[in-house]
Amino acid sequence: MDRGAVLTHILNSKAVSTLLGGEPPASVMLNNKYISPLTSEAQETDGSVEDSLGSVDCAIHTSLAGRKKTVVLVGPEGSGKTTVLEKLIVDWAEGASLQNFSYVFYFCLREMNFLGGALSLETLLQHSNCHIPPESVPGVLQKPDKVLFVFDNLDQYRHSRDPSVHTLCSDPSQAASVSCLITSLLQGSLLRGTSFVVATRPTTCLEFLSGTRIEVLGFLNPQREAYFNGFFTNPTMANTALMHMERTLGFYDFSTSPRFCWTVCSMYKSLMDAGAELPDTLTQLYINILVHLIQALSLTEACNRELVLALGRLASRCSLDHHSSCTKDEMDSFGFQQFRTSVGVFLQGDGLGPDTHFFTFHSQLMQKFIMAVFFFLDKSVSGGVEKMLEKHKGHTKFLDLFLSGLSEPVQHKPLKTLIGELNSEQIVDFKSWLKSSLQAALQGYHKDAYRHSLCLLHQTQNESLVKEMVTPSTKAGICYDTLSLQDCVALNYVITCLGEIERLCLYNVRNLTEENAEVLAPAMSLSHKIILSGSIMNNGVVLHLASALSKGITEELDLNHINLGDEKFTILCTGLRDCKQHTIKLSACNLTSCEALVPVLTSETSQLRVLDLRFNELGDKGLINLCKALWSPHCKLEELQLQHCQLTSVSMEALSEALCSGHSELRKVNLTNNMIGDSGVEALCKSLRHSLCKLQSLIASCPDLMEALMSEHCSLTELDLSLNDLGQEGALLLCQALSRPGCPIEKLRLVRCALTQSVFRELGLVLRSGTQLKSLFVGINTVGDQGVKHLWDAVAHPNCLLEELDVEITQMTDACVEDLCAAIRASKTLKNLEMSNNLLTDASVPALVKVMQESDNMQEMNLKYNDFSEDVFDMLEECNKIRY
Ligand SMILES: Nc1ncnc2c1ncn2[C@@H]1O[C@H](COP(=O)(O)OP(=O)(O)OP(=O)(O)O)[C@@H](O)[C@H]1O
Repeated sequence: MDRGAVLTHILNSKAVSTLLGGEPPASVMLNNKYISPLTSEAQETDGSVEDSLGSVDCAIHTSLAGRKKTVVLVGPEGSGKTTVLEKLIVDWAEGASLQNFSYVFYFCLREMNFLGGALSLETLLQHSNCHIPPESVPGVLQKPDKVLFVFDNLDQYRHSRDPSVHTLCSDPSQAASVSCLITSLLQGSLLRGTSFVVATRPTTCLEFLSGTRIEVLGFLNPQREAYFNGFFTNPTMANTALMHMERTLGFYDFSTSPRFCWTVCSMYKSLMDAGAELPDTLTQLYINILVHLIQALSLTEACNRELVLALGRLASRCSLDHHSSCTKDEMDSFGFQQFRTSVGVFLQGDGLGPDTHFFTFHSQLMQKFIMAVFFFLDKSVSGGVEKMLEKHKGHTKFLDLFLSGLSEPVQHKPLKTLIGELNSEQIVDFKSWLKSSLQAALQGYHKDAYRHSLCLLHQTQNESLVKEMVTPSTKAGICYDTLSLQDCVALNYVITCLGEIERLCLYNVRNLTEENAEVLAPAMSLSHKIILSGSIMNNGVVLHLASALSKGITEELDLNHINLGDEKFTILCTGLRDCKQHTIKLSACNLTSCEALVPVLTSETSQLRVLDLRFNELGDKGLINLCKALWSPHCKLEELQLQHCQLTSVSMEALSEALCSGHSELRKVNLTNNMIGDSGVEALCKSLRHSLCKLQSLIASCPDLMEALMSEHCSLTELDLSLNDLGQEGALLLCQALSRPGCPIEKLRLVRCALTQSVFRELGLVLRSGTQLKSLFVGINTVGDQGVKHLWDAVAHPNCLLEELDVEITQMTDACVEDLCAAIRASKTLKNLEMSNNLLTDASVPALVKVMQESDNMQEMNLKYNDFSEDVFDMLEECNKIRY
């Protein structure tokens, strides 16, 4: 076996580079441009899975050294399969690897489609691998374990490999069809013990092939960087090109394809050499490519147009019949006769030279792009864009993106000068379709449609269209649970066009990468409110967020339920100084220290007014730190949510002192579910009595607070003591405090406080006494009609200012309805009554409907979950102020 002959055969290949087809593997290797593509995992097809991230080359070597004799390389078009295979053979021939094999045979199965008749394996080997001397073939075949067969392009092999349709052969000298020989080899009946490497696109069914499966991922960012550095001799150019590609195209899946990288590098180089602008979108890239290819053919404008039309017919046919190729006869019918010598730049042939039988596009993307151009070019296309997209359903990925880009005159201008005017009617038709589908998607709730519409807008690069379509009524901040880089680019583009946005909703994003955050940073800066709750963030993401916040207009930031921890929180705080946030929600963020917040709150320009720190294990140390900020004249904090923060009386002392310092602007503090105990309460009560304390709303589960209400300095307007067993004594004490002349409480919640009828009687007296109470919530206290009657009587009293009353689940029956109606009629202030979950029946309905209809004040009465039958639904329906 002559390894030298193999080397010469491969490395002296006459194949030439084309912009869309790529650089022949031999040239890649000879020019030292080979970079091993990546594989994400190696999987055993028999079910057991083995993870491995690394180079495809290593994965093949490892597999061939192991037990399995067959390796199946699966990767999309242009992912580098052929190049890997040829490199493998060259390395073997040079003695660098796979030395356990004495013979390696390469077959391009696409080229074997038309190898007709019957022939033996021996003849096949001589026919296809002419570097083997005929006399050595029998010797080769006697040592199957020393032989490696390399089968490329399995997806393009048109004959059956189903063992049941062939009579498998076992004798290398026996003549059979080529498909039978290939099947017999792969099935192990012929040359048992031989090894195989088979390459295919994922489109092929691998049913009859077992072995180690290696997914070819292609190039990720580091390989792309290496590739660009190898392609451009000038490092500055390489860097410019790479950065540009990563920002404008690197977010598409197909950017991992080495062939795509080759096309981009070649195109970019040509544009850079000519001093031209690099493309901003995928559509612009393909316009550049098409212009470049057509210009190189030097045809007339009419011929250019005819060629594109012929390509368009071919592209449509390939897409419609779910084939990627067309026969020579079909090609003629599409109008390719005069372009036989020119089509090579767009198409690849199945077979060689004049024997070519099938043609297929080098690149699926180019096929889609040509279809889009064809739509705007061909006057015979009828039925409009909707019909066309419907016709190609399932194969339209990227088609509408290209159509969007091409529909813009600024973008299609370079093409127009080469192939003539596009069909203006089709453009108008497309634009109207685009607007209506954008409108539907942007106002709808379908996340994928929403995202796609942003991508369509991105392709148009039309700022005024963005402003027209994305209005405040469209949900410009629709939520994302997963976020591709492509989504980020489109979203950022749209928000940048808008100049600013009310809400950017990014909650529960599981894959918020540093790269995504970097792309989205400008959009974040332009958002008044950013919701990131529940998303997963690493330090890098937080850094970009902090930087965006420090430069931007964000006033409200929702980071609830993000596992920030103190480290990331410290990074975030660097961006919060001197910025405009007035509300920051940090509930359940795994924070234990508030140290980093102090400089934020005390910064001269701090605007922070509302801080939600619920469900963080701050402990006393955390709150004591925070209290330091409250002493600062710059701290503008007005509301502090501190539920479930593991606070004890120790920090209450500090809080109380800060509240009385005269500097604190705090108006509202929620301390429920802490362990502040009696001494903590005492400390707080002290501050409530203090004349410098500005607190208006204190929510805590501590009945003793009522004592503080007796102080003439107390300025609390809101009090929530729900879910506390106040006891008769506590509740009566409270009523006493409420009746104090000048008591400022306007809103009182005593839901589920085990209140008794006597407490209701006292509350009735309080309401009649001329108190400020406007809202009273006393639901879930089972006092029955007799208890609630005290409230109805009070509501009817002219001193009572109550506007809102909640008596849900108090066991009211029909017996109370007369008093209730009288109260509504007499009250000049009552607007809302919450009476759900009581025992009212149909008998009460006529009176309730009547009183609600007649009342000018009443806005809503909730009667849900009472004992009504369907018979009264019509009657209830008559009054739209009643909910039932
Ligand atoms: N490892 C590599 N290093 C550098 N360039 C590569 C590499 N692999 C592929 N390329 C470039 O990408 C082009 C396409 O690669 P190749 O033909 O190997 O892909 P493929 O997966 O076999 O494609 P298809 O599925 O269309 O047959 C090559 O012509 C070359 O320009």
